[in-house]
Amino acid sequence: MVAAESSRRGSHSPSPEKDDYALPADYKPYVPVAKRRAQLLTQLGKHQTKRIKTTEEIEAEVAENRTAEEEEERAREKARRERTLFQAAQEVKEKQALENANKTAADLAAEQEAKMLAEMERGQKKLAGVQELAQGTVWTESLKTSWRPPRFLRDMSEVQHQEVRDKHHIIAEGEDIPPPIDNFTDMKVPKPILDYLQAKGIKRPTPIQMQGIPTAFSGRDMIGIAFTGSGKTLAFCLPAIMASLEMEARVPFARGEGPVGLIICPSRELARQTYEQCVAMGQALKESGQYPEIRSLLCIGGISMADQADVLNRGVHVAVATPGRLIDMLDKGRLNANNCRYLCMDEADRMIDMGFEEDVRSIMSHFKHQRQTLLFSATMPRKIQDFAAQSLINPILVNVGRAGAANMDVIQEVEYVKQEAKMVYLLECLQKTPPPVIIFSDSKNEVDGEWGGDWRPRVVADDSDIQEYLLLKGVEAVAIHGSKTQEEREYAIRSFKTGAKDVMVASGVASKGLDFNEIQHVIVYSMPKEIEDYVHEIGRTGRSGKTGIATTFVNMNTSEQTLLDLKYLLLEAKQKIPEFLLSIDDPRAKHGGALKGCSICGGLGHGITDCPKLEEANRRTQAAQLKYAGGGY
Ligand SMILES: Nc1ncnc2c1ncn2[C@@H]1O[C@H](COP(=O)(O)OP(=O)(O)OP(=O)(O)O)[C@@H](O)[C@H]1O
Repeated sequence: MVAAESSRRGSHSPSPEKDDYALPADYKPYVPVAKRRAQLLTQLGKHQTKRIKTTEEIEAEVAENRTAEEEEERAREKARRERTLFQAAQEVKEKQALENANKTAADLAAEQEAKMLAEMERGQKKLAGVQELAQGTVWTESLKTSWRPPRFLRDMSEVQHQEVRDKHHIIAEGEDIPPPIDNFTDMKVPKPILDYLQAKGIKRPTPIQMQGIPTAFSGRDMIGIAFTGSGKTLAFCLPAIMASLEMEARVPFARGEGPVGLIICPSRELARQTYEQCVAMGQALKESGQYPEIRSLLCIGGISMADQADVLNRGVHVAVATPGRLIDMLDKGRLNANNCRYLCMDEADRMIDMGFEEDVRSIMSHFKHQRQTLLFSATMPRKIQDFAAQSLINPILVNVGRAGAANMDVIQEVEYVKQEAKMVYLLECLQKTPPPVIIFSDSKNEVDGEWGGDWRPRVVADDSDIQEYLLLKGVEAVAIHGSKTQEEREYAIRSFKTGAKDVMVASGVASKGLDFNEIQHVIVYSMPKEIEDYVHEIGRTGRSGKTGIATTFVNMNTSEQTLLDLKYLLLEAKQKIPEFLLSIDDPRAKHGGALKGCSICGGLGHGITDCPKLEEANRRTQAAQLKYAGGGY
């Protein structure tokens, strides 16, 4: 300390040998105390304005910075995602466009059809009684019957049964299909009925009977499809009689009991014809003296039930009915379905067709027990087949030929006849074959009111005109159409059937399923819009294996779509195609479209997107909606 003091002091003392006024290198000027204090205060003041932040403030600042960063990141992510979604949508679109470009128009149409069908099916209720639907009653087992095929048939292999089916062009689908039987004796049909059939010229079963009767006798639900005039009526009437016989043998029927079998038909005329067949078989059993009496009842509008009081009083075995009258009788308790176990619908597609399902459900609501359900028709579009199959129990589908195909025994001649020339040409046409001849005129709209039993359509000018013209020309003609009374219609059918009258003018719907003897010629005076109706109309000839002719008039009034349906039907039946039909272009054929038939109406010339039947149904629905929307003024 002393040394340092002396050296510092020494360095500040001027030296005479060196420059007395030069400052040393480490010279620091002297700052007076007051100034030093002021400087210190100034410095301290600066520190005071730059205050130290608290921990909370620092955390808040950090958090704020983080939120801002996250916000930024989120925005960046959103933009990224949006872009990806957009890109994905774009990619899907591009992929779809590429796929569509590879698809044919037919593929696209098929896709659209599938979508439309799925849409239609959504919410469609099963065919079952209201209570069954509400309670969710589901039958899983077919009805049990005592009938068995003969031992030798049971011992045969499935391959052998299939050979028989193939030989007769029978297609049977389902589980445990009973064997086809090619004679009535092996079906164990009672002798008096065999004799009755023989007397009618019915010696061997037709293909639909070979497979259909054993199926029905076994208690199985079935859908039977076979061309017009192929003997479907016997295939469902005989099982109804046999089921009744079995029940009657156990406990005889008394007043208020029955029916066992219920057959529903879409028109009064068809119901009467079917009823007559049941009565004839019941009569044959009764007359033999070996079997109990089987009583049938006809339940149609326009007839008095008092006439059948005897049957009602002694118990009914088989009731043949139109829906309207049947619902009425069931609702009023004049008939009950308590013992009913066999339900058949003839021309079933028409019954299940758009708009009529509710009537069928309403009938089914009266059943107390499980039933066996059978549906028959010559035309049964796929949509109706599928829907019906869902409602049946383990059903068997028996098909003879394509559903909706024309009877191959009918020679179809299609002629272009101008509207104004039709009447005159009709006379000429009548000369083609000897009578009886049936003439159909398209009066579809006029017979709209037919369903529901009490058929009171509006006046059909066309039919009346034709009949009047023929009468004027000396032709013995009768007519059945809506402006005629029930008696007039019955008289017309009777006199035509017995041969007292040569020509019958009819509306298409009224004549569905009617079986007239020996009709060699059907004239389709105006082509119906729906090809199914045409198939039924020309099917009044060429029945039970005989050949017949159908002449059809078409002209500018016939829609191109109908003409296309007709063209393909003729092609399928290997008929001659007139030049004007050949020249009609089929837009689908251009695109290589497969002809599988419209699912709604079975027509081969269009798909469901342009189905005339669907159009008509939609038109009706809209009209009904407008009516209700109008409110009851
Ligand atoms: N096995 C048979 N052999 C000969 N004729 C038969 C046979 N079965 C029925 N028939 C007769 O064939 C004709 C047509 O029968 P049916 O009326 O049952 O035909 P369908 O198939 O119901 O026709 P549609 O579809 O037009 O109603 C009737 O006259 C009937 O008597």
